Amino acid sequence: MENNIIEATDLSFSYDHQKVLKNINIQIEKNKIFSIYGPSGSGKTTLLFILAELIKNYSGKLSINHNFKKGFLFQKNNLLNELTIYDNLRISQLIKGIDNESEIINIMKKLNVYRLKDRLPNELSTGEQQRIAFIKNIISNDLIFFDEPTSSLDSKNAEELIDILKKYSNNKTYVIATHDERIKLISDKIFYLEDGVIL
Ligand SMILES: Nc1ncnc2c1ncn2[C@@H]1O[C@H](COP(=O)(O)OP(=O)(O)OP(=O)(O)O)[C@@H](O)[C@H]1O
Repeated sequence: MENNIIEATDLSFSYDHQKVLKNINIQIEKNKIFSIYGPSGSGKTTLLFILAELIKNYSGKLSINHNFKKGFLFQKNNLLNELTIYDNLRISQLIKGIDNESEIINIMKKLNVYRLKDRLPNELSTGEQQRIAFIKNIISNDLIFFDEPTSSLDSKNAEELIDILKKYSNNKTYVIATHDERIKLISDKIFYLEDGVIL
């Protein structure tokens, strides 16, 4: 494994009788940005979920280095609605055994969301929620899976989020399922998926 966090060998997956991933062979190396790119229905989300170990009944081999703290940024933002923004961020660190309040405050200030710290998640715009969900991930993980992170954002918010992803990518590994052309530009490696096959 050495530099690889994830190695998929001959990975296939079917929903009922429909084969949606066909003999996938890929490696995810540490500290790089990977995107899984392809048209709607090509299997991007399914592959992402398998790599993230959220779907288990695949065939083939998946080797994973479990020394990395992993997080997920999905279209639904996973913030706890009963807690303030600040407490959401704080709890995500504490759950992972990290105690670094100044990091939370610094990154919130840098991303211009510190003023939102005492609000509840549903009092934020979609773009603001996405930024907070990103902060939540980046402060507590080193391997992060993203499912279409820009798809519910307008162009300005999407570009802002992509800038932020890039800016905070040092010492992080991202795996991003997307059909957003702009994410290709910040990726170190792009897996093109078409009809369940890596091209
Ligand atoms: N839970 C499910 N049960 C049955 N079939 C499914 C299920 N989820 C997805 N599929 C089918 O598997 C194929 C791949 O879906 P997947 O969501 O992985 O594609 P995608 O590339 O992420 O698409 P999109 O860009 O539209 O999100 C599609 O044909 C889809 O209809």
